[in-house]
Amino acid sequence: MSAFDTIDDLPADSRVLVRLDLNSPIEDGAPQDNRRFERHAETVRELADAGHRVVLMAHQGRPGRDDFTSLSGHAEILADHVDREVGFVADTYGDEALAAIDALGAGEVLLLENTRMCDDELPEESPEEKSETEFVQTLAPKFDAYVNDAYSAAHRLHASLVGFPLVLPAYAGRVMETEYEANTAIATREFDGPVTMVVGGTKATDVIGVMDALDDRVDRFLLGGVAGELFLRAAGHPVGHDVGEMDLFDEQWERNRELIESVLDERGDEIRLATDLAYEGSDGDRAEVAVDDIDEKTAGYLDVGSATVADYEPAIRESDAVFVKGALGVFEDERFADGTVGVLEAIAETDCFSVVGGGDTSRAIGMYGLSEGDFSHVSIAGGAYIRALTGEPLPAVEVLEAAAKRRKR
Ligand SMILES: Nc1ncnc2c1ncn2[C@@H]1O[C@H](COP(=O)(O)OP(=O)(O)O)[C@@H](O)[C@H]1O
Ligand SMILES: O=C(OP(=O)(O)O)[C@H](O)COP(=O)(O)O
Repeated sequence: MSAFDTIDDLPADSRVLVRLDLNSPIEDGAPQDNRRFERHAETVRELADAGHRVVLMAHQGRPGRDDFTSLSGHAEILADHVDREVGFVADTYGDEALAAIDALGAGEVLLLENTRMCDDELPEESPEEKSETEFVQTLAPKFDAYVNDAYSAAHRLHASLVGFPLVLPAYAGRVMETEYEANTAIATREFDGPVTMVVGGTKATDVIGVMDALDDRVDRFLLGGVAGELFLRAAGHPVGHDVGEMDLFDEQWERNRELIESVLDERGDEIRLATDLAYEGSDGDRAEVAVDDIDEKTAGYLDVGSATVADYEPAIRESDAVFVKGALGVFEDERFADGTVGVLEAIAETDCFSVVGGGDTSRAIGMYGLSEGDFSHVSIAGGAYIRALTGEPLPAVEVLEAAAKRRKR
């Protein structure tokens, strides 16, 4: 059982500030609908139906990246799921935002601009420091309560996640409750047979430390995506670096190099790396190359190759539990979906306990005709869920728990 208060405990007619995680894939500048909208809509609808004034905060992407956009499109998608109007103001805590908050009536919903457009949001600092920022100090007096529904961002020490619970009564939303309970229960589950973790995606920094910490819980790791290429680099192959405009590898390599090398050194027997990779050939079709035949990386590798999929599938079929974090390739493009879909299909056909996590990766299930029912748990959290597997606390959950303790005193 969780030790935080939930929206069942909110006083009537509250002015609530709610943190959601609507971080989504962006295509041609527009957010793509995904499970996060559908799941958070439940919390928003419940709060609005109860007559609270509901102001929402969320983030999108990271400054400097292509996916760093305004949330105006998110408000429209969310409105469809909540089935009521969701207002939007292109401001985080300035005069425009404060005026829109003041104008809100009972049962109305307003989404503020991307929290990461505000300088106080991102630098990772203690909850105390975050609670003293101008962002938190300006917004908090406008509200009676703070609700955190963003379990999938709970591993970040950002102002909108850890600052407000120190200055406002704080509660958990429905997604926070259900994800916390499911992921905490999974973390303590024991398995008789082999436990496999499929590691891919772009956020290698989030997964490499966790791989190290999952020492006695995971028997083998099947790698792909950016993390997979960084491990191939550590193993001496001329891949795992940026080419052209790319900004995925070099910074993460510098940051994690020592850890990758030590994980490979100490746990090499448990780590399976791609033996071939896929890329876009000169005719625009999928082309593949054996890793041993690569002399120089000249363009991006966008998926693991077919020999790798054939190697990974049996490993999954003989597992008692499989955890997936991150896609093995750019599955949004059908030409590069084989690795991700091959792995998901093998899991779906096997009677193992399975968890698929990540806002992007869980999207592949619907895109390629798989059914959510074929997996034991599909989490909208990626980094937060694998961190929970290690038993390590999530800072944004800890501050909710501390707030509940203070209230009970
Ligand atoms: N080799 C690759 N190069 C670039 N992007 C990749 C590669 N492999 C996977 N991806 C991308 O990783 C994304 C998922 O990354 P990430 O954010 O780490 O996972 P999640 O959102 O599932 O937690 C997918 O959208 C996919 O396009
Ligand atoms: O999408 C998220 O994490 P995930 O990709 O691990 O699921 C969260 O919104 C956190 O975003 P961030 O990794 O840019 O801090």
